[in-house]
Amino acid sequence: MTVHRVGLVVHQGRAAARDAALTVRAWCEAHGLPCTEIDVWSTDQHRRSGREEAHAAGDPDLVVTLGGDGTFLRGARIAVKTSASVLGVDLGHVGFLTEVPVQDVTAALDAVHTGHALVEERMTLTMRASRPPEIPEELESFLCFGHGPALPPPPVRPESTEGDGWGLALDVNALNDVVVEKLARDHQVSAGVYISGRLLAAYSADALVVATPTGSTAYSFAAGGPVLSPHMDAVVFTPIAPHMTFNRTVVAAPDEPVALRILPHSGRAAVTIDGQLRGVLDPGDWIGVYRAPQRVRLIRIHPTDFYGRLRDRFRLTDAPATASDGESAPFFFRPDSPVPPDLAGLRLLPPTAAR
Ligand SMILES: NC(=O)c1ccc[n+]([C@@H]2O[C@H](COP(=O)([O-])OP(=O)(O)OC[C@H]3O[C@@H](n4cnc5c(N)ncnc54)[C@H](O)[C@@H]3O)[C@@H](O)[C@H]2O)c1
Ligand SMILES: Nc1ncnc2c1ncn2[C@@H]1O[C@H](COP(=O)(O)OP(=O)(O)OP(=O)(O)O)[C@@H](O)[C@H]1O
Repeated sequence: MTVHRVGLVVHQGRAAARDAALTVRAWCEAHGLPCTEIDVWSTDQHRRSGREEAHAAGDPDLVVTLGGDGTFLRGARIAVKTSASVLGVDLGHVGFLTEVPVQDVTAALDAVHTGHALVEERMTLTMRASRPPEIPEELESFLCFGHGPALPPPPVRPESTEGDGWGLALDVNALNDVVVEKLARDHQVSAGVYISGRLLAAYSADALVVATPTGSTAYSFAAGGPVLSPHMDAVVFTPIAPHMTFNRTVVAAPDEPVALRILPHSGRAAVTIDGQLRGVLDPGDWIGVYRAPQRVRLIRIHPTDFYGRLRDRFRLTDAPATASDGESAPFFFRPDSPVPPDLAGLRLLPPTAAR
């Protein structure tokens, strides 16, 4: 890919991220590329939607994030609006989404610039809602815990028409998940959950998560949901602490939408998108969550070793019995010799792929 303008999203609370920003700026200067820092927390005006943020930064075609997964999600929210690619530099605690170690940042930028980087596309979710989402003013004060004011509710897409019963199409993309969670401590969310327009069940729960395969390792995973390969498309529905016997995840096909309709006796519910509060639902309101046409383009300098990363970042441990049986399982299980024709279409990592 050719880069014309770089956007920088920096975790300003972290010295190593601020230092890495100087490195990226110096690299851009050396290559004659404009580099705009995107202050996603800017409070001198209202916080901007992803599209506004991208335009204000001159529509960069590469967004570099310097921080953890939260910083990466903030960069992805902006990049997806203009089909820019995202290079996530790992300066966080878990760093599941950020694959480039900080010492490789210049090499990664070189790889992008010379067309040697790989671009991996990840599925995102978008939404429709029964009414334009709003965040009541009184909720703002709870959100200002160092981060600054909340993002605005997702705007309604201009082409969306009201009154046909299908709700309003929102201009929003979730890389991880759309979560409907209880707002009042003492009142669960009660919602009818519909997949492809059919009632799966009415749930009473702390929260209901609709996740992408990328998001399957985030909140959905913490609630016992399965790990999905980020290379696939699917819509993952996981309830959090449902007060009922059926508490399993349902993995729907990518063209099967999941709708959540808040029932009359439910408590109010917050809608969070990739961890950010973006609206509040009252009884009678509904949202539909479905695969978006837009994808997040992730820059990779090596083919993603998702399962190696899962083992590494989640500190997966081997069964104790296998450890006492002598030789432990090798990290790689593939021969060095050429791939036979019948295996040629399979995703097989090089023998010593980086994590
Ligand atoms: N109980 C939970 O685990 C829980 C609760 C609320 C939100 N979340 C997740 O947090 C996400 C927002 O992340 P954040 O960093 O802004 O908030 P955060 O700082 O609260 O992060 C939650 C944790 O999830 C990790 N994470 C984020 N996306 C991930 C992914 N795709 N795969 C694996 N781990 C991931 C982060 O590194 C962090 O350790 C939301 O999309 C939601 O999925 C998790
Ligand atoms: N730009 C910023 N300036 C100052 N503080 C920030 C900034 N971004 C995040 N923080 C603070 O850093 C803490 C962690 O934020 P966040 O979870 O978003 O980071 P992250 O990028 O996900 O990294 P980590 O993986 O370490 O959590 C929060 O307390 C947040 O208020």
